[in-house]
Amino acid sequence: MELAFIKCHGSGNDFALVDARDPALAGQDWVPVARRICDRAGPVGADGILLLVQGDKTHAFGMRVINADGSEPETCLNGLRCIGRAGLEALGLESASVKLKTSSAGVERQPELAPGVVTVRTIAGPASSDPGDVGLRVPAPVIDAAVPGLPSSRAFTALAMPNPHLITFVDRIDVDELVALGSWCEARPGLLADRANVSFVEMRDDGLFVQTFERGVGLTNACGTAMGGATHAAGLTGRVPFGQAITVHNPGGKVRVTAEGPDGSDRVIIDGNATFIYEATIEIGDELGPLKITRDRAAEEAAWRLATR
Ligand SMILES: N[C@@H](CCC[C@H](N)C(=O)O)C(=O)O
Repeated sequence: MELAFIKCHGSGNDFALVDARDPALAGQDWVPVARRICDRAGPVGADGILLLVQGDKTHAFGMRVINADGSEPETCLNGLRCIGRAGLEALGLESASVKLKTSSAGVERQPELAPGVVTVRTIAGPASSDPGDVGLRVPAPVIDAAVPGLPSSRAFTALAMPNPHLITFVDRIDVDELVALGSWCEARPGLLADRANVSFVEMRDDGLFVQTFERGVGLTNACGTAMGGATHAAGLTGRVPFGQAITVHNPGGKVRVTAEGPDGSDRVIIDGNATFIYEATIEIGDELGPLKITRDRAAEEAAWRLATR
């Protein structure tokens, strides 16, 4: 079968986006496709695949995301900017409510953050510290505290966005330490009902710098739910006031984030790029066929690179 897709990214968190409103494949049949497409040794390579799917009475469209390892998370906020752009463009809308696996989110077109950088706002949440929501088997919410049973003495904040996150503020990010802890979570320890995304966060003069080891993916350029979660955690711990828009840097670029806090139903609002790199088709059988680029969007990628220099 020939699959048409858009290679895209939000802050360097990259995806193959498929318009699956008229599904070519049934639900779980996407899993092996995602694994093959995401394989960095293959012709595409990505952190995940994004499926633009039909909405319902209250949602203009929906999003499914499948991680590189074939697991299907609750959401993906960098991916939602890309799906938001694709869905809004397809339907000729400026804003929409989007159906996610277990929740809803809003998407809105925004003025370009920099020349040529297509920009989308996502409005998502609520962020929850309830251990049951996070899938953390501890008796009480963990906010800036050590997690009993975790092989780290650092103080974490555990949040559901609604996907599970462990977030710690550090003086300086040690990538090896992040990878070791993220890998420990990937091994499905009893402490975690469904693994977790792990983020190390540095406070910066103009906001935060967040680096994430993603569940089902590994070390990423950026993770939108982690950047939203880190800003919410900064609010919960008094590091940044709730309701204030801040810049959140990541290895792949930056976004603007507002964690609304309890007065705004614990929503997080993120403005960032939704960059289309190219459009292509590929034959998907047991092996992937050659990649055929049908539309090059190099100018968008160049605009993004210029904006993040
Ligand atoms: N990159 C994402 C999160 C994708 C899902 C994550 N790997 C998980 O399994 O929870 C984002 O931008 O939020």
